[in-house]
This record gives sequence, structure tokens and C-alpha cells, in this order.
Amino acid sequence: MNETDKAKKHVGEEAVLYVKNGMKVGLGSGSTVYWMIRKLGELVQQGLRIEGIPSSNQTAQWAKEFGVPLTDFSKVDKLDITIDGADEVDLNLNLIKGGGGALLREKVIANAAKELIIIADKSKFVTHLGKFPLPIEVLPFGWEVTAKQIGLLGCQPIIRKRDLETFVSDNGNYILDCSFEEINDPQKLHEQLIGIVGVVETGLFVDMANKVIVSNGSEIEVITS
Ligand SMILES: O=C[C@H](O)[C@H](O)[C@H](O)COP(=O)(O)O
Repeated sequence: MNETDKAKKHVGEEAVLYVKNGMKVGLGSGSTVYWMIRKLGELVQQGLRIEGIPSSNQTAQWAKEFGVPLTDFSKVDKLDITIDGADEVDLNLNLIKGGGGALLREKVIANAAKELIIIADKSKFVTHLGKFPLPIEVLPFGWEVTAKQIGLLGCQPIIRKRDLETFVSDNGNYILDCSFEEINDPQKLHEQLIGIVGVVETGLFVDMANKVIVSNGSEIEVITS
């Protein structure tokens, strides 16, 4: 296992310390979250009583595999905690998410939670967001027009492909990866983007994270907003 993977495992396993008996837990997506769900499964085997709401089909599959009980928003109004990964974290704990295409449901579970904890290896930390191309979920209908309007804000949107086919999110939408290079005002950019017809959600998570658990593979640091 390389240092980055060690760090992902480290923060994933650390994050479950914040999960207490009886909690409703938002389960994020991605390779860092994988370790969190695996550890959560072990704790459930040992008697921890929790229910999770997954942010992707992949996460739901891992939860089933590791024995983490699931529920949904027809039975739960508020989540106690959501634990999720990120593609970039800035100095104000603003995030870029959606590298795996799960940003829309991730934003729903982040928004529904009393506390959002982000788990990240050290490489995710940046001074300014934007080096990682910003994922934007768009309606398939007319996506070409939506992409042109997004482009006017200073990027060249690229339609996400997987195995040469257009990537389709769990919600049936497309993802545009938009390289802005440096995002100086994430809130303003989010508002401009979300105002474009056809944009379903952006991967900018501004002022949402309460804590970030970070590791370089050996040491853990917890940064609170
Ligand atoms: O859509 C995917 C999510 O936003 C992930 O949380 C993010 O891409 C980080 O993933 P990973 O932990 O695999 O780096």
C-alpha cells in the first residue's frame, strides 16, 4: 500500500470514532470512504447500532457487503453526521467534490447533516480551489448548450467519459469537468453556475464542512472550521 492509500485508510478508520450509538449517518462516496464503511461494518458486528444513508450505488453496495444497515429519507429527516471524502480542500475548508460523480447525492446528505466531517489525505489540501477540474452535474437534455454557457465563466467544460462512453451519474445526468485553474471566490462561482439552466448541481461545497480529518500516512490532524 502506498503512502496515499495508507493515509486514506488512516483517516477513514479514524472518522468512525465520531459515530455514536443510535446515530443516522450520511455515507459519502469514494476510495477514502471505502475504509470508513469497512471499519463501520466491524463496529456494527461488535454491537454499534446505527443506520446509514448512502450517497451512491457503490457506497450502498459496500455498506451491504460490510453489514452497515441502511435507511432512506422517507424515514429520516435529519442526519446526525455525514462523513465524506473530497478532491480538494482549501484553507477555509471549502471543497471540490465529485471526482467519482457522486456530488449531487453527496450534497444532499451533507446538507441534511448536523455535522459534516471530511476525510482526506494530505495531497487534497490546496491554497486555492481549482486545479482539480470542477465537476458539474448537468441535465443530459441540451448539455451542449449548458456547457457553452458554463464556458463563458472561464473554463472549457469536458464531458466526462468512462470506457469511451458518456459517464452517466446515479441520477441519470452527465458530468462536465471544468478546469478553472484558480477559483478565488467559490461561493460566487457556485451561484453563477447554479443559475444556468441545465446545471443540476456543482461540486463546490462552500462553508459546509465542520471538520476535516487529514493524514499524511502516519500522523493524523483534525482541522475544525
Ligand atoms: O464523487 C466522488 C466524491 O466526491 C469523492 O468523495 C471524492 O471524489 C474523493 O474521492 P477519493 O476518496 O476516492 O479520493
